[in-house]
Amino acid sequence: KDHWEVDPQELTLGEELGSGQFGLVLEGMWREKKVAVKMTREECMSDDEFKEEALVMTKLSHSKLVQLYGVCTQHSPMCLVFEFMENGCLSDYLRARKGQLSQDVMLGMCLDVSEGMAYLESSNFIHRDLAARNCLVSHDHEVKVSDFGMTRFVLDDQYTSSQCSKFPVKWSAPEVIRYSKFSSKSDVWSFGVLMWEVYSEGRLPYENRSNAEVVESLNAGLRLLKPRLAPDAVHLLMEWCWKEKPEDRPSFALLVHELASLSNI
Ligand SMILES: Cn1cc(-c2ccnc(-n3ncc4cc(C(C)(C)C)cc(F)c4c3=O)c2CO)cc(Nc2ccncn2)c1=O
Repeated sequence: KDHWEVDPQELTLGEELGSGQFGLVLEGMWREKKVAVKMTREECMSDDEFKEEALVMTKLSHSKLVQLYGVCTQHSPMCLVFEFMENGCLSDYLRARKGQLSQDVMLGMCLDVSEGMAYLESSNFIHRDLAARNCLVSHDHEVKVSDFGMTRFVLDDQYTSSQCSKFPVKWSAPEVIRYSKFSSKSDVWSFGVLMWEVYSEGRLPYENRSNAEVVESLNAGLRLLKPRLAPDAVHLLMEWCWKEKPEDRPSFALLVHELASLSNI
């Protein structure tokens, strides 16, 4: 048996944490650790390719990535056993704490995500859907990146093609919208929007504008405005992430350096 295989007998399942993109996510216990267990629904995810991909994901390990502990693939529905992040997704966390987050905490959240993303960048692993909703918060404001690379297993093409309603246009780089050209530099664009979300306390980017209107304004060179709480130096980093040409954007390694130097001021 592969050592990433979790024995279902060792799993205790509890309350529902939410019905994720692929199916049910339950709280649970595994080897005295609190875990989040994702039961994959057959019709939402292609099984086979997912198995070896899940094994790739078990090899990605970093303190700022939500850790996959193991998989149960010997029966259906397959389940993925993750480290448990008790404060749920970052977007809900920001909205619930409007007006209560200090400058240090907001900067620390951006730094946490940039560190996790710099690790994925160094592993040549593209997230494809980086946003505050796909980051999770553990105890005391620690933020980790979640569900990296999982978009490739979504069978719902409403989600995967940029012309459709569920595609995350507001977080997508121009080359992704136009040509589905994903790269770590398109993840950097999304990271710029995530920084905007953090300093906007979880507000929706381009609030009441449609995806089509957002595409038009981006093509006209318009960008999200500086959130009231964002220092100029952080807004400059956001705008750097939103350069039209991918090669003009910073790497995550450089963003970590810039954000770390801001947090030491
Ligand atoms: C690990 N983990 C996962 C979740 C959790 C629960 C429900 N749906 C999800 N989500 N959320 C988003 C999501 C997104 C995708 C894309 C392919 C990128 C679109 C693919 C997914 F598979 C998920 C998923 O499963 C998660 C995120 O994977 C919640 C936790 N914790 C808490 C704690 C308190 N309240 C709520 N959740 C937790 O610790």
